[in-house]
Amino acid sequence: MQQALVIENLTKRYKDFTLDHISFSLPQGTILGIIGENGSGKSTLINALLGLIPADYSQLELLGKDIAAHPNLIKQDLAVIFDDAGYDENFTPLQIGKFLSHVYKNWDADSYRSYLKRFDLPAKKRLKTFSRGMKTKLEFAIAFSHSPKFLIMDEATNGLDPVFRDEILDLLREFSEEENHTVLIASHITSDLDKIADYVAYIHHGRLLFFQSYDELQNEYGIINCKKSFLDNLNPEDVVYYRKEDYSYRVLVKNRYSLKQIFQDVEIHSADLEEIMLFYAKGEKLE
Ligand SMILES: Nc1ncnc2c1ncn2[C@@H]1O[C@H](COP(=O)(O)OP(=O)(O)OP(=O)(O)O)[C@@H](O)[C@H]1O
Repeated sequence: MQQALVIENLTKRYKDFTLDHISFSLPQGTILGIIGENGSGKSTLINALLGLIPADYSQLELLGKDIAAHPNLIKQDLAVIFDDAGYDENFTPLQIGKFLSHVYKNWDADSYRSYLKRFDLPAKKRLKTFSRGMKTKLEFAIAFSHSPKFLIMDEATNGLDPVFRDEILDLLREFSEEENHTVLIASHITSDLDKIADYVAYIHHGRLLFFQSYDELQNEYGIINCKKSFLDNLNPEDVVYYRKEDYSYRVLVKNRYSLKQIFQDVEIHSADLEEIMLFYAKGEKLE
């Protein structure tokens, strides 16, 4: 399978923070969700891989090309949606479309017009009259109108209402299924990623805690609610983290299906991304 993104030993040092030797490869045609607490290094990773900030690495390839050597070639095939697009507030979507038709060789004016309509965006009003969510919608209209092969989003869906977010998730799913398009989304809305991510990268204090396929995560991890005596009898190798609750213990276990064979009467729930994050961030290890 061809890789859309190859990152090896990506390191960025700030005075009080280090993004520390991040390595992973993302296959083409998949959706990657990047999760992590505030300040964990998600935006730093995205900015570094886009070449927006200098960083050290042993390999960095986007769509099979060395990013530093082909910045302009890659830009044509790339759509990036940040929290704030930074377009001039005095422009209208129509004017922005005209400008972008000169920037992107694959610009599709009809498709842009139809996305503006579909997303309920007035083509002739200045951006300064738009709400934050409307500006984000405009960015999606732009992204889907120049046929990118790789879409990168950093906290892009945070200001969107649940109905439009759901529409965007459908569009992203369609986009990734078509012609091997790849999507990378850094988001705090883990429930969205539960719905669409094929892979998950968890960044914690600048380090990559795991990069795994969503199916593997679901098959591997499980949650057991139990008493202390049950927790004490578990093999520490099967216990990832545990959390003490008011009257019981909540345990994130590995090897969910083998444990189920041993403890047939015990319910082992599947774990969603929010629960996995909370265990990693706040859970305790068995000694
Ligand atoms: N220009 C900079 N100079 C110094 N430190 C920086 C700079 N940019 C980011 N940092 C630090 O790098 C760390 C990671 O920040 P980053 O924005 O990558 O986190 P994040 O995971 O995207 O956070 P959030 O979820 O809050 O958006 C933070 O401690 C931040 O203070």
